[in-house]
Amino acid sequence: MNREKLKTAKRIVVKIGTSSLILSNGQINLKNMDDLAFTLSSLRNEGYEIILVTSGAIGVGLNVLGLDKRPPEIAQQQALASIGQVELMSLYNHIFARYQQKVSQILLTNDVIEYPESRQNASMSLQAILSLGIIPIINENDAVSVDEMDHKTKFGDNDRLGAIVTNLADADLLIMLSDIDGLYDKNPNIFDDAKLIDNVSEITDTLMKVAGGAGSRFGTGGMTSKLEAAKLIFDNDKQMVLTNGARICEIRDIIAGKKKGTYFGQ
Ligand SMILES: Nc1ncnc2c1ncn2[C@@H]1O[C@H](COP(=O)(O)OP(=O)(O)O)[C@@H](O)[C@H]1O
Ligand SMILES: N[C@@H](CCC(=O)OP(=O)(O)O)C(=O)O
Repeated sequence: MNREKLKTAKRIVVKIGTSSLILSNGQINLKNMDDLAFTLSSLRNEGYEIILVTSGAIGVGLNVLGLDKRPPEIAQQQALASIGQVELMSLYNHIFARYQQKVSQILLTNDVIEYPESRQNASMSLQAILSLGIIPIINENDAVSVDEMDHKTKFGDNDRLGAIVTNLADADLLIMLSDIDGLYDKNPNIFDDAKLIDNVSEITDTLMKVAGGAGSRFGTGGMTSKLEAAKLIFDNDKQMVLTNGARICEIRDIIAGKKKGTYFGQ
């Protein structure tokens, strides 16, 4: 278990959660989006291959329509995601353009990943986009994905999607940006004396018990879904760092092997 392997990462997936994209007042977190575009574009210029997995379609949809909470009906949530995804990509397109970085969009559903032919096709498409020097921006196709018994096309959450994309792209590292500095030994929302965990080499049942739900009203999975994603990372011999989306420039320290956030690796 050491961070030395981080220094060799060349293909990097960065996952950003809704809590880092939407402020608590429902407005867009332009600072984080701009820091993200600057950091990822400059890394791209230096020769890293970067893939961005973004949440925020529903959060931005709420912002566009001036609503303050998710509607309970699935069709309404899907409509919001459909509206928000366009605005989210428009924002990314403009902000990345400031740094002369071109972006593309991929919207995935779980069935694409499960069927070998469509999985292979998605992987080749991703490879072609990367070889053009473009940063692909990936989200779930929320407007159409469903969670039916015999037709499960939802991923569940974007933490899982981040891990799936890391494997699909055979990337060297997943950097997960949230609204917290990393994994704590207790839910920091409840315990003031919670301590940041530096390294995790295995996802044990004891560890799963320290993970609680989402901290913001816009986030979905909370820490539990991040640890589930970490399991997928370990199953495929990949590595992951969970860190704070409010300090995106620290991505540079992370790939230099410095002690930032929580490292999941062996
Ligand atoms: N053990 C823990 N360590 C860190 N955060 C935790 C823990 N248990 C619960 N959380 C909560 O998980 C939140 C991050 O998940 P979430 O709100 O879904 O963010 P995102 O939108 O980035 O996916 C944190 O803000 C924190 O409140
Ligand atoms: N695909 C959804 C995000 C789902 C999700 O997992 O959100 P988050 O917990 O903020 O990463 C959206 O774009 O709104």
